[in-house]
Amino acid sequence: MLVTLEGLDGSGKTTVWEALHDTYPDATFTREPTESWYGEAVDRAIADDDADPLAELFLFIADHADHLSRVVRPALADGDLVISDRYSDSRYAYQGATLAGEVKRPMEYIRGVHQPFTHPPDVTIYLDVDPRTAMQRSGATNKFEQSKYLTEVRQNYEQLMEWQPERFVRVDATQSPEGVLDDVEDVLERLLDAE
Ligand SMILES: Nc1ncnc2c1ncn2[C@@H]1O[C@H](COP(=O)(O)OP(=O)(O)O)[C@@H](O)[C@H]1O
Ligand SMILES: Cc1cn([C@H]2C[C@H](O)[C@@H](COP(=O)(O)OP(=O)(O)O)O2)c(=O)[nH]c1=O
Repeated sequence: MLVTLEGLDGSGKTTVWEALHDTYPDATFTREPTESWYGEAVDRAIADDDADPLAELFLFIADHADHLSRVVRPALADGDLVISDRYSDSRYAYQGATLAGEVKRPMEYIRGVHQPFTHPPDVTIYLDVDPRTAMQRSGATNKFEQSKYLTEVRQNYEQLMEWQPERFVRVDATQSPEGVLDDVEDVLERLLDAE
């Protein structure tokens, strides 16, 4: 089963993802951007305020393609529980915002590029936090962590949840870290029991 964690920068994804290592020691833990050379190229784009948004999208997608073939598909083929800190929805929400005005219907466009080759998550846990809190927590260290931009990203996540309500579980990420982790663990326990 493929479970992804999504949300704004500072929503607490990495904190939860790290804590889940203890709960599910046999799971495959992974993340996007990855640590491959494709991921390093992505990191360069993130650090470049003048990166072309379309070129940046395709770097993220290249990293995703490599991630799928090298990590996600083999782990799923072995029957593993795979838990990814960010995945394709980050592209739909974030690049959906950077490409507004560059291409028509950017979220539909980006989903269309993924559709022929991606492996969609079975469940996506959305850590819901307002952009202000997200920015306070993340320290607004990169170009994506700006209030107006994160507001658009959040709207895009809301749109994705409207399109596919069955895939998403929303968790209130303004709670304490312990409260957030309890909710996420409850979700995972129910899912794995139902398998
Ligand atoms: N529920 C929470 N309440 C308050 N602070 C949190 C919470 N979860 C995480 N943090 C803190 O916020 C910062 C960003 O958390 P992190 O897990 O890295 O978020 P993300 O991976 O979503 O960017 C870290 O300093 C972390 O300790
Ligand atoms: C995976 C991914 C990340 N991003 C952005 C979100 C983050 O601002 C940045 C780096 O991701 P990440 O390292 O997960 O940041 P954080 O832990 O702060 O959430 O890249 C995209 O814009 N598109 C994507 O597809």
